[in-house]
Amino acid sequence: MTNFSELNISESTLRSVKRMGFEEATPIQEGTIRFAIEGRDVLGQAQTGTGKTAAFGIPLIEKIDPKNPNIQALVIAPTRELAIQVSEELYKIGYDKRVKLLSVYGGQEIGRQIRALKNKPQIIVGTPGRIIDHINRRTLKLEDVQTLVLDEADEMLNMGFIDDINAILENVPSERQTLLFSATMPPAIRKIAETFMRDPEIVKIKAKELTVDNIDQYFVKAAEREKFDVLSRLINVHQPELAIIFGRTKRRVDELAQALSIRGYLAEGIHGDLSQAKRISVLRQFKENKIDILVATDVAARGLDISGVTHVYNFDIPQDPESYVHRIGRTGRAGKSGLAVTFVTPREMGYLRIVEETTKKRMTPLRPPTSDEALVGQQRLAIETLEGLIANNNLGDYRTLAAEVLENHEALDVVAAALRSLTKEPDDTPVTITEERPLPMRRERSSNGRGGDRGRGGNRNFGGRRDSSRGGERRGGSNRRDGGRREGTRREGGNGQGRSRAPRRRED
Ligand SMILES: Nc1ncnc2c1ncn2[C@@H]1O[C@H](COP(=O)(O)OP(=O)(O)OP(=O)(O)O)[C@@H](O)[C@H]1O
Ligand SMILES: [Mg+2]
Repeated sequence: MTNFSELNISESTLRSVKRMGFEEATPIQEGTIRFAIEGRDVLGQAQTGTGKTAAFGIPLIEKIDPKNPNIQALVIAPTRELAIQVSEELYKIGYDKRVKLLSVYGGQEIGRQIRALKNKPQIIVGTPGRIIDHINRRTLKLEDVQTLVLDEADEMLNMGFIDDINAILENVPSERQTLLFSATMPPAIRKIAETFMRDPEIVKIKAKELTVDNIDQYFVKAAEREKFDVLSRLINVHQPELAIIFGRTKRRVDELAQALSIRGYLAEGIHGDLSQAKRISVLRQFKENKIDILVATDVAARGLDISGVTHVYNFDIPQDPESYVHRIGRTGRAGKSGLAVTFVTPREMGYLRIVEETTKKRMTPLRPPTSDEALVGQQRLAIETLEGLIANNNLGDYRTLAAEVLENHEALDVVAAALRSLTKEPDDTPVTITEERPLPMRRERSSNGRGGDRGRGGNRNFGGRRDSSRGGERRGGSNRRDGGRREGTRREGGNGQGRSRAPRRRED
């Protein structure tokens, strides 16, 4: 471990980093900050939750000239929430240097952004669509940009975003430093990435697996119609502090969030069809623990850093292995542990194997809990609640009331009744979860079962589905380049009706 003071960082940034509670640099920070401070282009790859934001954020802030009022750095992120989060982290890193920054993203009133741009921010963090919108309106001048960052670089350079990135680059000087970061970098995308950079330093933090070690990874084989009951039982057994449940389509997310609420869980959904105000408020409630379960499309898969997420459930197996890596990476961050469960229908087992091949990590099969086991989980929770109250030693008048009750009843009965009233018993209220068609049948590639061919080869993107679905998405997006109206869409399925290949679109 390296101390930040050994990395040639200015006093003001060192103070900020200290205030953020960072004591030592993480491996990706140690591996990239030096090169980036020297002005080199860097392609950084390291597991989820290992501090890539500060790995590009620190050198980026270091390079800003406080006396230059122009935009000197541009950071592009694939989703609005991530753009907001990255700008918050950069704000903290640049706090002592008084760096001015602004985030621009779709769904926020453009007039407000235009006014804010007049205040001369030195760093812009944004989503591609809205950045292009401002370029077209001539409200964003990028000719002084010296550093360009693509966070989630592989996502930004895939079929769904590459035209947007090219359009932005036409407005950024070619004499610039380029920093690209992600936890995943499929070979085809890496080739594209290298064309964006000059003599890049490629820093890949070696790890046996693509996923983080401290996330326990399980899968549950279940028929489509059984999945919801299995999910609720698992939640009862696991009792997650904060959980994210990923669904394949927006309809799926809406139905799951509603079904969970009906069954008494504090759950809300987030996806690209919601207003930006709603998206932000749902995320805030989740961060403040006002809701326990966030149900999401892949809009929440990349980059979001929410502390305390203990469990991730893939209610639908993701469409590509990279998505799996990022989804489960919402837990097990910054050295914490986490647990991930992926639901897979019998027909989708081939997909599971491809995920395992890519991550180089096997998932452990999990038997669906019985309803009795789920009940036991809830009863244990009731005991914990009771014991927590006793430990708090703040029972006041309740002790007098207890003495009254105990005059007429056995202590054992009283405690049993208290536990029963605290236990959330299995709830069978009917809910509607529309069945999704499984992903197209995919044969497992290994001939000798699970232990077989774990090597490379084959089409990692599931027979080109990613490309074909992105093709459709590009046609939809590029025609509207100048309108800035690509509101609320991301590469996520629509309502999913009767489709297994939901088109995936990205948002601005
Ligand atoms: N040197 C450090 N010491 C302690 N905590 C750190 C350090 N660097 C970053 N962190 C914290 O670790 C968490 C994860 O960081 P970050 O979001 O940058 O991860 P990431 O690598 O970008 O993950 P992802 O691939 O999911 O985007 C954040 O809460 C961040 O504040
Ligand atoms: Mg990140």
